[in-house]
Amino acid sequence: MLVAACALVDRENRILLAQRPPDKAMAGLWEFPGGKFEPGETPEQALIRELEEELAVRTQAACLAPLTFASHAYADFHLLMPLYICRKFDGIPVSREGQTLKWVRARDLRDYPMPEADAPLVPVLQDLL
Ligand SMILES: Nc1nc2c([nH]c(=O)n2[C@H]2C[C@H](O)[C@@H](COP(=O)(O)OP(=O)(O)OP(=O)(O)O)O2)c(=O)[nH]1
Repeated sequence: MLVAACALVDRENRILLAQRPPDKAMAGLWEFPGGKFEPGETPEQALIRELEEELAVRTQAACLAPLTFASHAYADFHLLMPLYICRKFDGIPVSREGQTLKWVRARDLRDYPMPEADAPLVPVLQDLL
């Protein structure tokens, strides 16, 4: 499974996390906004679409910098997930799909349980921010 994800970073260097809703797999865990690619989409196009759909945030490919990626074998699928970082975006993120949103400091990321695949991403963000 290919998923594009994004660390949206605000002016205070906080990262936006979204809590997965109760009706989905990995319910209650905190994730980076993003989602699966649709056929024919580039990762950047998928992310720009997902940020608009999920958060009403608008950005562009030039504002999405590749940061790192996750490669993780879940019991029923393998996840390959590029993680971008984005500091330049329009709009204040709002929850359009019922997810709880939270701006979190890099040093506090460990307080928010995340999907297993995300564990190696946390130190990368902590080193950067
Ligand atoms: N967006 C996002 N997905 C993640 C992260 N970590 C992680 O393991 N995932 C997994 C959870 C899902 O299996 C998949 C993301 O798929 P998705 O958001 O498009 O779809 P979903 O499972 O929420 O459900 P659906 O839209 O297909 O109904 O990637 C993360 O940090 N951000």
